[in-house]
Amino acid sequence: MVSIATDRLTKVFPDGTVAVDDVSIEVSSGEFVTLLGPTGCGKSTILRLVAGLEEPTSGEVLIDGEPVTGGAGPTRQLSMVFQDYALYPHLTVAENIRFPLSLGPDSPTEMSARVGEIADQLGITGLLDRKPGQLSGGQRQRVAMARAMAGESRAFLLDEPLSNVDAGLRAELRTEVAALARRLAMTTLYVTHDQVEAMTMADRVAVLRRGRLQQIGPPGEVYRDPHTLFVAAFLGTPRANLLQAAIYAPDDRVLLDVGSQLIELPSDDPRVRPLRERHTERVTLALRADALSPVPDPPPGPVPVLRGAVRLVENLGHEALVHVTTGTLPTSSEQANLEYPADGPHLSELLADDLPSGHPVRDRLSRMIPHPRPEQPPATARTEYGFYPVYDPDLRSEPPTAGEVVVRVPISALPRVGESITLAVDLDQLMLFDNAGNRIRLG
Ligand SMILES: Nc1ncnc2c1ncn2[C@@H]1O[C@H](COP(=O)(O)OP(=O)(O)OP(=O)(O)O)[C@@H](O)[C@H]1O
Repeated sequence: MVSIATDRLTKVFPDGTVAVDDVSIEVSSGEFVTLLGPTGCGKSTILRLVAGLEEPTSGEVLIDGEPVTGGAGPTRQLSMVFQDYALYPHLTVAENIRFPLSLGPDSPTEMSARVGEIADQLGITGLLDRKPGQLSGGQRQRVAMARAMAGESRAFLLDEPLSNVDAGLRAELRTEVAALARRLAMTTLYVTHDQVEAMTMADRVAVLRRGRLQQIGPPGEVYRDPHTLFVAAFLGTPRANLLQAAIYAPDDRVLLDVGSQLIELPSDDPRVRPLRERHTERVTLALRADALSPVPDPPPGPVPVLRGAVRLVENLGHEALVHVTTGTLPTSSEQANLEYPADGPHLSELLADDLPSGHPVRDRLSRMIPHPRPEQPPATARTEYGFYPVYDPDLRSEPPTAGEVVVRVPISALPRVGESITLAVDLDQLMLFDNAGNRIRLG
C-alpha cells in the first residue's frame, strides 16, 4: 500500500466556489484517515482531487511522496467506493467483483480464485450468483467494497460508503470495514459527515469547515483537545455547552463572568494563572456534559461551581442528561461557526449597548433583552465585572433556550425537576476560546 498526501491543495470551481482551501493532509501507508465535516465543507472534493477526477486549482496530490497532479486518474491505482455503490445491475456479484480484474493480465482461473478469496474475506461467498437487485443495502455495500479490493489498488478512497445503509447495519458494517482495513493494512481516506463513524473507524480524523482543515489527529485527541470552537462544538453528543463569558481578574482572584453568575477559579492553580493576563476579555466557555457534576452546596473545598435549577431530566437508562437553567447565555451556533463563518468581533462586543444607568432592573434586563447594534463598540469593562452577555437580534427572533447547560449524571444520583443544583466545573475539561474561535490554553 502507498502513502497519500495533499500539499496546500486548493480547488476553486468556475462559479467561484472555494470548495477546498489550502488543505495539507498526509495519510501514511496502511493508515485509516477520515475526513469529517458538515455538508458542503469540501470532503468529497478532496477525495475527487486525490482520485484525479478533478484538477486542483493549486497545490498537489502526492502518492508515495511523488506528485501525481496532472496525471490521469487510473494511473494512480486508487479504488473509490461511493455511497450509491455503483454496481452493474445486469452482472452477477461475481462478475461485478471480477470486473476490475478483467482489465489486468490475470487468466480466468486466476481471476476466479481472486474473486473467491475476496468474497470469503467479506463474507459474501453465498451471494456470488445473485444480481445486485437481489441484495440488501448492506450486502450491496460489501460487494462494492469487494470490487474495490479486487483490482491492483494501492489505496482506498471511500465516499460516505455507509450512508445508504440503515442504522443497525451501519454500526455492524462500520466495525467490519474498519477491521478489514486494519487486517489488510489498507491505506484509506474515508469521507463521512457522521461523527460516530469518523471517530470509531479512524486512526486519525481530519475535521474540515468551509474547505479548510481545522484540525487533524487521533479521534480521542481531537475530541479532548479541540484547537477551535468549531471543533469543540462539532464533535460530541450532546453538544458541548457553549457559554458567553468574560474573564475577570480583580486583585488576586480569577473569575469567569457568565452574566448571571461568577465562576471563581482557583487563582493559585498554575492552569489558571495565565488567565490573569486576559482580564476583561470576552470569551466562549465550552463545557461538555461530563465537565460538570453535581456537588453538595456549599461544595467540599474550593472547587469552581455553576449554580442553577433542574428543568428537565432525560433518563437514558444507563445515565441521564440533566438540563439545568443557569441564566447564562449560550454562544450562538453562528458564533461557534457551525453555520456561518464569523471572523469579526465577538457578537457581545458588537451588540452590547448602554442601558439607562441607575435603572433598578438594569442588570437583569441587560442579560435578557436583545440590544440594538451600537454606533461605537462599547468599552470592555461596563459593570463591576465588565460583562453583558447578549444575543444578536438579526440572527434570532428570540433568545435561545435561555441559559441552560446539559449535564451527564449517573442514574444513581438523579436530581428532581425544580431542585436547585450546584455543579462542580472540572478544570481539566474547562475550555476557553477567544473571539476568533481559537483555543485559549490554560497553563
Ligand atoms: N462542480 C461543482 N461546481 C461548483 N461548486 C461545486 C461543485 N462541486 C461541489 N461544489 C461545491 O463545493 C463545496 C464542497 O462540496 P463537496 O461536495 O466537496 O462537499 P462535502 O463536504 O462532500 O458535502 P456533502 O457532505 O454534502 O457531500 C460545496 O459548496 C459544493 O456546493
